[in-house]
Amino acid sequence: MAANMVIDQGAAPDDVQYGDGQPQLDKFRLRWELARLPALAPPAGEVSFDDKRAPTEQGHSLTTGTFCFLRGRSDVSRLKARLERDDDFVWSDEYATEHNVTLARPSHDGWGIRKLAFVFCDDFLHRVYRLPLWEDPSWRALIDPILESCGVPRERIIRCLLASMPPRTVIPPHHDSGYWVPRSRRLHCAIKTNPDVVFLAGRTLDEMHRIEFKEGCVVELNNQAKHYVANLSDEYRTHLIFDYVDDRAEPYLLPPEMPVVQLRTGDELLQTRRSVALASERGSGPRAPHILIIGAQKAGTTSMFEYLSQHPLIKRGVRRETHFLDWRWPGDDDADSLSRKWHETFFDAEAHALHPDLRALDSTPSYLLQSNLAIPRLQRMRKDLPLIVMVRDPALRAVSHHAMIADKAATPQQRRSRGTAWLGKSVREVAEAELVELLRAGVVRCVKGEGLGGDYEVDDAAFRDYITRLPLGHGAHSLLLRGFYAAQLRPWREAFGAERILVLRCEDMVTSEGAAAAVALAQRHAGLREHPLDDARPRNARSYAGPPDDLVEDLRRFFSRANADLYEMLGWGDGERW
Ligand SMILES: Nc1ncnc2c1ncn2[C@@H]1O[C@H](COP(=O)(O)OS(=O)(=O)O)[C@@H](OP(=O)(O)O)[C@H]1O
Repeated sequence: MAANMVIDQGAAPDDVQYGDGQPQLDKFRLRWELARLPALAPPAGEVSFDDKRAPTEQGHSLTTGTFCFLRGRSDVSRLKARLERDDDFVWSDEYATEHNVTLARPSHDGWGIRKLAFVFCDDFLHRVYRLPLWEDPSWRALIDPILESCGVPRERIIRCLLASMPPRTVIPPHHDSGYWVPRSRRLHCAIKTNPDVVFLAGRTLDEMHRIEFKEGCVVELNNQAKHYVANLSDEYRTHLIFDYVDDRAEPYLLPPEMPVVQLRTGDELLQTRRSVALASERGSGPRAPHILIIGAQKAGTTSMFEYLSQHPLIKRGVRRETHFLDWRWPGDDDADSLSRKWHETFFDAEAHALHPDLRALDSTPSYLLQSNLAIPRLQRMRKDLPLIVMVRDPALRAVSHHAMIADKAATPQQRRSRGTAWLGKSVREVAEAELVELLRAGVVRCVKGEGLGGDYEVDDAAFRDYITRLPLGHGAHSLLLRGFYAAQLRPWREAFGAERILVLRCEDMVTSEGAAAAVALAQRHAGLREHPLDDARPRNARSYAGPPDDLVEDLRRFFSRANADLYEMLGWGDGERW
């Protein structure tokens, strides 16, 4: 029988007394009638990993409509007796402080759930924390038989805790989420329960069924399925809940490579939606930013910034473009003070101190071009930042650049930072005037033809000299120059190494699959574990009249040698060329 009535969001009746910490759950009414639902005994077997690749509610095909399987049986009477001794002392903060590690889990703690933790990990499996009680012989004697009954090796465990749910409380319907979920298996063993505990699981909220959990039975739950628990009784309900990595997890997550951290008594762990932080490591993380998008202007940098920001470990700063390395450079100071200023002025220094796993992004597209300023300044502070460069057909980049500067809807502040030099001038007029200047400065040399449609090559030394004379503080310059990607990339590759710079094409992000693939590459480059892209809408897109065909053709001819230089530099094949 489906049990969708638990999702009734009516107001809580006055006469129901909720357990401690439950007022925020008023909308999930305790439904006493649920205790009369028949409970299905889980069949023997195990969850198919294919059924765990995404939340089941997303409607991917499933091998089975069963979400819980019996994996083993164990005599838990001694563990149950141990938990009932000592007048609940094992659940107290004092016990955790004296014998173990305190673990703060704001949402679970808010629901009043008591816990005794043995192993814990962050959602991205950066670290598996083994707590002191995990090796404690008296606890091992009680826990190990449960693990053995279902054949789960201790060294594969990534989370293991006893969780005790107060009388008359509800864990609202949810599915687990995060990098760890499709890579691990979730098992429950009821240690102390009673017929008035209701556990529901199903593909969607409307299709949940009641599952039987008998004391001592080890049940695997597909935690990508919706599940819900209500303890309608007057007693605590206690389960041993553990997760372990399946064979199919990446090798770096499996023993012997599994990133295990052995904790000592007195340590403190704090879980957030994003990460698990160790109190003793507060303030130990590298300063922000941790990832730098350096250009090119009008090549999808805003989208890449927004896409990357959807990763749970990315913490937004005060602004997307800090311009710290050019417009806002605070002047000569020692490297440590400079990097502290960047970190403290533009990023959430408090959050980074508390959670060293968090990462921050700076996306300032002017850096790629004005490398004469940005490179030496960055080198003084940080040599290890992952750099991301977006590129786009330079002919269309130029048109987009012009459309932004000419945009009549700009605010006065935008007008100031964009510059006004091109107002009233067409793309061709601006480009032709710049071409004259580039020829005069020797930055380009005409090989054949004339005007924009001619054949030109870029002189690297003249380019490096020319950029030192560019205006600072606004973007209404270098319509053509910003399309010489190889010349711009060369100094960055020399300064930081080619492997530190990821170059991605804006055109590849037109489809949501393409955007997801580009973001996965960027996440990996930035040292982040992959996280799916939820919202792939293009950002910072502008509608403007399409450029005349002959202009685009001329610009494409103008850029053809500069582009060939880029293809050779990056080893790009036919599919990647403009
Ligand atoms: N996903 C995706 N696919 C294809 N094109 C995309 C995508 N995201 C952004 N864009 C286009 O990139 C242009 C904006 O680039 P930037 O955000 O780098 O501009 S800025 O320098 O920060 O002003 C802007 O180009 P124009 O619309 O031609 O101006 C965006 O439309």
